[in-house]
Amino acid sequence: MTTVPRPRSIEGSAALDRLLAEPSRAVLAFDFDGTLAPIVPDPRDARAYPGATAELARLSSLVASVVIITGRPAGLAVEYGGLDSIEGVVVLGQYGRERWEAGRLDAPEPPAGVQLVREELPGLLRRYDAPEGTWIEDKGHALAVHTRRTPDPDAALSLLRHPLAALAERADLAVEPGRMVIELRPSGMDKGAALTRFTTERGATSLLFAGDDLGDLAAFDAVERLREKGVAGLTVCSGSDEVTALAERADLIVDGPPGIADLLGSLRAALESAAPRD
Ligand SMILES: O=P(O)(O)OC[C@H]1O[C@H](O[C@H]2O[C@H](CO)[C@@H](O)[C@H](O)[C@H]2O)[C@H](O)[C@@H](O)[C@@H]1O
Repeated sequence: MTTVPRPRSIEGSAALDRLLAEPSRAVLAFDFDGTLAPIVPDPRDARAYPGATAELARLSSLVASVVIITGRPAGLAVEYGGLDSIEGVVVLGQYGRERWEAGRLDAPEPPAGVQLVREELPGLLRRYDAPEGTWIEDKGHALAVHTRRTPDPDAALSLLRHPLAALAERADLAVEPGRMVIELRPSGMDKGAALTRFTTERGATSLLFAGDDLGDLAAFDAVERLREKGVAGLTVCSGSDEVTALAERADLIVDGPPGIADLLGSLRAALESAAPRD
């Protein structure tokens, strides 16, 4: 049987102990792309790593709550991850603006600036001679400009960074940089606020959050603040060569989505072996 890997920090280690000792009050929170799902060239092809959803489903019956907090529209994450097979799972989409639960989706109307960006973005990309392969993802509440499929994704991001920031400012939207992507999205909500609200709502005494990208740093911040309020928090980095900022801060680093799937399996095995038998 695989043992649960030991976090490198005292706080992370204490949080893992609390989680294993009192799972009925533990929240397990995960980002989707790059954490549960491997990064792929076309965002429409992203799917959960084999076995990850099944492990989450088993974990869901052993802990207080499993929640997915993603920049994706919640419905799309549910579809790509097969998340509707997980009893009781909650999906907070669009950085927490949307909430999907038991097949029901709640979301406020997108602000007017989203439509302005929708209208102006194609012209902006033409004016700046965005390279072949630059792709606009319209998420309804936000628009993302992807460069992963261009010949030089970093150069394409550098070319577009300032014009996109200027457009975001005119539209009164926030700029969210990510892995070979810049998103223009409504401000006022981030993964940290979403995680704090959910953890408080569930009355959790311990919390694990796993992510891979810059947008997940707000959730890492939230875990640290929740610790001050007595919630034992464990941050996990789904490691990659593309983003190093999370690895510098995480209590535990695993090797991308395959490492996350292994972690889920080891947590599940530890909790099952500790659970009272009928
Ligand atoms: O919060 P997340 O669940 O991590 O979502 C963040 C963004 O992920 C997606 O883009 C990323 O994954 C794609 C598929 O692997 C990849 O092609 C792209 O380069 C990555 O940036 C998604 O398309 C965005 O809408 C999400 O906000």
